[in-house]
This record gives sequence, structure tokens and C-alpha cells, in this order.
Amino acid sequence: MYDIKLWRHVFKLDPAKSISDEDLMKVCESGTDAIIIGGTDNVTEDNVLNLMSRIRRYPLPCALEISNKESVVPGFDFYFVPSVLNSADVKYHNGILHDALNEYGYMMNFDEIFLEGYVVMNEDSKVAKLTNANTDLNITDLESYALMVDKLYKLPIFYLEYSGKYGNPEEVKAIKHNLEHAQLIYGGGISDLNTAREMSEHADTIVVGNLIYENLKQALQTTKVKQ
Ligand SMILES: CC(C)=CCC/C(C)=C/CC/C(C)=C/CC/C(C)=C/CC/C(C)=C/CC/C(C)=C/CC/C(C)=C/COP(=O)(O)OP(=O)(O)O
Ligand SMILES: O=P(O)(O)OC[C@@H](O)CO
Ligand SMILES: [Mg+2]
Repeated sequence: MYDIKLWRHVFKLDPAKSISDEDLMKVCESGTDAIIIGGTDNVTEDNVLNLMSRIRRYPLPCALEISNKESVVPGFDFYFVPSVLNSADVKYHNGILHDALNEYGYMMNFDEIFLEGYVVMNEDSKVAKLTNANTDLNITDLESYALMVDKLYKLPIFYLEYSGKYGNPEEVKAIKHNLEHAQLIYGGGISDLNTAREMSEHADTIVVGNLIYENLKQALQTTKVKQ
């Protein structure tokens, strides 16, 4: 599954959180399509490297969703770079990215880097606070972001981020309707197979994060969306 377009289900592991070898084995052998390593805070070179090397024992794709320049390490199959479109701070659109290109642009392998058009919707999430995101968006606003990502910026990925909260499936449906090329990734508050199925109806890919740490059994059930 080294074609990200084919991913239906992904587990997102937070390098700042601990997970036992036994639980990690269950996650990696669950039948999920890929693992994304990502988090908002306390993401360091050390904890990213450590988690990546433990996941590398298993034959599944592993992507790093970059949260800061300092924790980018070689060895991933893919690098996902979030550009938070509804952030009030240009730093989180392209500012950090521009700095990184100044420093390392000459040595980047652009075939493995995917820019994510990110829209953050849970006002209480760490990522919304960090990026000062305007989460007061209605369906028309979201449809417009979808057009922006797909028709104008022509980004490969639209990520609807509800981190920590379950979103509105009608929003996912409306966004999907406006995407012709971009892959629609939904993440946030998936708590069982039912919610996973509901979001999978319209999202191309669903991401399960916190549930891994809160209720691993339920998290593993969500991979059944692939059946
Ligand atoms: C060495 C090598 C091979 C290099 C490859 C080249 C490469 C890819 C270089 C990278 C270029 C680079 C450094 C670009 C910078 C991009 C960047 C840092 C952009 C800003 C990213 C950004 C907006 C971060 C904010 C946080 C964010 C969007 C996080 C996403 C994940 C997320 C929301 C997780 C959920 O949060 P969590 O921590 O789990 O929250 P809870 O604890 O509440 O659950
Ligand atoms: O942790 P949860 O709420 O499952 O969200 C998943 C992911 O979208 C976070 O970046
Ligand atoms: Mg989390």
C-alpha cells in the first residue's frame, strides 16, 4: 500500500505518548493501511526516531506528519506537511515551510513529500489554539476551502481535522463533493466502528488517533471499515 490514494484507514501515533511493544504490535498488525506519526506538542527528534524504528519492524507504510523542523528525520516512506488554511498566522500556512526550504530545499526528495491542505475545526484542540485557527466555519466555507485545495492550489490532500472531537458527516460529504483530485482525509473523535463507518462513507481515508491510547480494542475494530 505504498500508494497513499489507496489508504482507507490509518492509525496516527503520537510520538509524545508511550505505547507498549505489545500494543504497538497489535496496531501494526491490525490490517490498517498505514501509520502516521504526528502530534502537536512535545514532538522531538528523539521520540520520532524511537517510534519510527519500532514501527519499522512491521511491513507497512509509515509517514511523518511534520509538526516542527527539529523533529524531521530520514527513513520515512512519506512526509506530510500540514498547511493550516484557516490559521490566522501565515507561519502555519507556509512560513515554517519557507524557512525549511531555505535551509534544506536543495536536498529534499519532493516525490516523498505531500502538502496537506489542513482545515482545523475543533476550537478546543491543541492544534486550533497553536495555529490560532478560525473554526467558526459553515458548510459553504468548507466547500470553498475544498475548491481552493482542489481547483486552485491543486494540493494532493484535503485534511479535515477535528482532533479530539467527532465532526459532522454532512461537512465531509459537502467537501468530498467539491474534490475531484485531492484525497479527502478525515480525522477526529472516531470512537468505534460505527463512527469510523459513518466518516468512511464520504472520506477517502479516516484517521484514528486518540482511541489507540484510550481504548485499543475499539480502535482495532475500526479497521473493519476496509471490509
Ligand atoms: C531529512 C529528510 C529526509 C527530510 C525530508 C524533507 C522534509 C520533508 C523537510 C520538511 C520541511 C519542513 C520542516 C517543513 C515544515 C512544515 C511545518 C513544520 C509546518 C507547520 C506544521 C504545523 C501547522 C504544525 C502544527 C501542528 C499540526 C498541524 C499538527 C498535526 C497533527 C495533529 C493535529 C495531531 C493531533 O494533535 P495531538 O498532539 O494528538 O493532540 P491531543 O494530545 O489533544 O490528542
Ligand atoms: O485523535 P483523534 O481525535 O482520533 O484525531 C485523529 C487525528 O486527526 C489527529 O490529528
Ligand atoms: Mg492526539
